[in-house]
Amino acid sequence: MALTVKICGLSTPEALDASLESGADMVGFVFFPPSPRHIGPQLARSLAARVKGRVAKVALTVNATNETLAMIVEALKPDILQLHGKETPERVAVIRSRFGIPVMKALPIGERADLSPIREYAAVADRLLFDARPPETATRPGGLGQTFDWTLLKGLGLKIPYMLSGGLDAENVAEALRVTRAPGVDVSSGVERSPGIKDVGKIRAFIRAARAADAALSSPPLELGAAQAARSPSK
Ligand SMILES: O=C(O)c1ccccc1N[C@@H]1O[C@H](COP(=O)(O)O)[C@@H](O)[C@H]1O
Repeated sequence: MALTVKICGLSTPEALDASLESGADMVGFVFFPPSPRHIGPQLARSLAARVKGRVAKVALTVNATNETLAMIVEALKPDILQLHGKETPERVAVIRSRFGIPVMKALPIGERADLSPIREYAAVADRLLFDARPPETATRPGGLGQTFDWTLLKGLGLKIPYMLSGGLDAENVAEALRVTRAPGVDVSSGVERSPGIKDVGKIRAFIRAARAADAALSSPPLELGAAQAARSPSK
């Protein structure tokens, strides 16, 4: 399966177009007023119109009420709802059934104990997203450009798709994929000049680096190719 690449926190036509042209699979929009990437319904509508169904639109929310979610769904018409707050498994199930839209639940990871809720959430969400656990003092639960110990995700054996996020950029995404073998990656801060200001060059470089790393990990090692050639020499 090809790697799923998501560019999150988009708020301008330029950054959105660069993500689409460079081959992102998902584009994310933040609906959380304390975030420097927050967008309102009017901007959401105009950005959504540019996507034209080419890739999946993801609406990122944090502990949103049904009323707020309804407003976002009406404006963005998202393909996926990313729940990045403290939504319980019960709340995830309610949102999924009420809005009829696939749900991606973000889980904060800082230590091995943080893996224990995975089972419960995997039973109610369509996809999981692992992000760095934010510090107690943080003003938002994500989008902080912080990495975590990727080795914690080794051998997860999850039955639903998941994404790795938290402090990824064009320089570290290959190593993150080598360690975790995650089927998807998500980035926000790592493709920005400053918080909330996307850099189209960094967006392109991130997608290029993620695709190259995925291709390298998916291709058979050179020795195997040589051994196969020796077993069946061309006539
Ligand atoms: O981007 C935000 O401002 C944000 C706010 C609230 C919750 C999550 C947020 N972003 C998501 O956090 C992860 C990691 O982002 P980063 O690459 O470390 O900046 C990612 O899923 C963002 O979409």
